[in-house]
Amino acid sequence: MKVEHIGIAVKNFQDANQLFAKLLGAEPYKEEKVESEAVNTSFFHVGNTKIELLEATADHSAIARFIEKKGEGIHHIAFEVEDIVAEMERLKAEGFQLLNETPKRGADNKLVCFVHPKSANGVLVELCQEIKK
Ligand SMILES: CC[C@H](C(=O)O)C(=O)SCCNC(=O)CCNC(=O)[C@H](O)C(C)(C)COP(=O)(O)OP(=O)(O)OC[C@H]1O[C@@H](n2cnc3c(N)ncnc32)[C@H](O)[C@@H]1OP(=O)(O)O
Ligand SMILES: [Co+2]
Repeated sequence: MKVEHIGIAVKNFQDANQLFAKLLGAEPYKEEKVESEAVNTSFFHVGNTKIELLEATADHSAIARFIEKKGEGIHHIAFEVEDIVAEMERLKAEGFQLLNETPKRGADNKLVCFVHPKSANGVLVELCQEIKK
C-alpha cells in the first residue's frame, strides 16, 4: 500500500493552484471536475505521491461542509490498493466504518471508497484503485 494522494480543501481554486505551483515548482498535471462529489480537483505530482486540491462547487459538497467547520487545510489521505473490494471487505471485517457500500468513481481514473474519520483516529481515509484501461 502507498499514499496515492493527500487531499487539501481550498476555498479558491485558482489562488490555491498558483500557490501550490509556486510551492512545488510545477504546474498541476490535471484539473478535473467531479460532479458526484460537487468538487473541482487539481493534481500535482510530488515524488511518488500527489497533492489533490479540492474546491467545492456546491454548498452540499463535503468540501464545503469541511471548510465551513474547519477552514481550509488537509482533508484526507488516500491509499492506493490493488483490489478495493477486497480491501473494503477486510476493513469492514476489522470493524472500520465505510462511507460507501460499493466503490464509486473518483477523480484521476480511480475507483474510491472512504473510511469514516471516527474509525481512523480522526483522519478521513480514502482507498483508491486505478481503473485499468
Ligand atoms: C472527487 C473524488 C476525490 C478523489 O480523490 O477521487 C475526492 O477525494 S472527493 C473528497 C470529498 N468527498 C468526501 O470527503 C466523501 C467522504 N466524506 C463524507 O462522507 C463526509 O465528509 C464525512 C462523513 C466524513 C463528514 O460528513 P459531515 O461533514 O457532513 O459530517 P460532520 O460534520 O458531522 O462530521 C462528522 C465528524 O467527522 C469530522 N470530520 C468531517 N470531515 C472530516 C475530515 N475530512 N477529516 C477529519 N474529520 C472530519 C467532523 O469534525 C465530525 O467530528 P466531530 O468530532 O463530531 O466534530
Ligand atoms: Co481524494
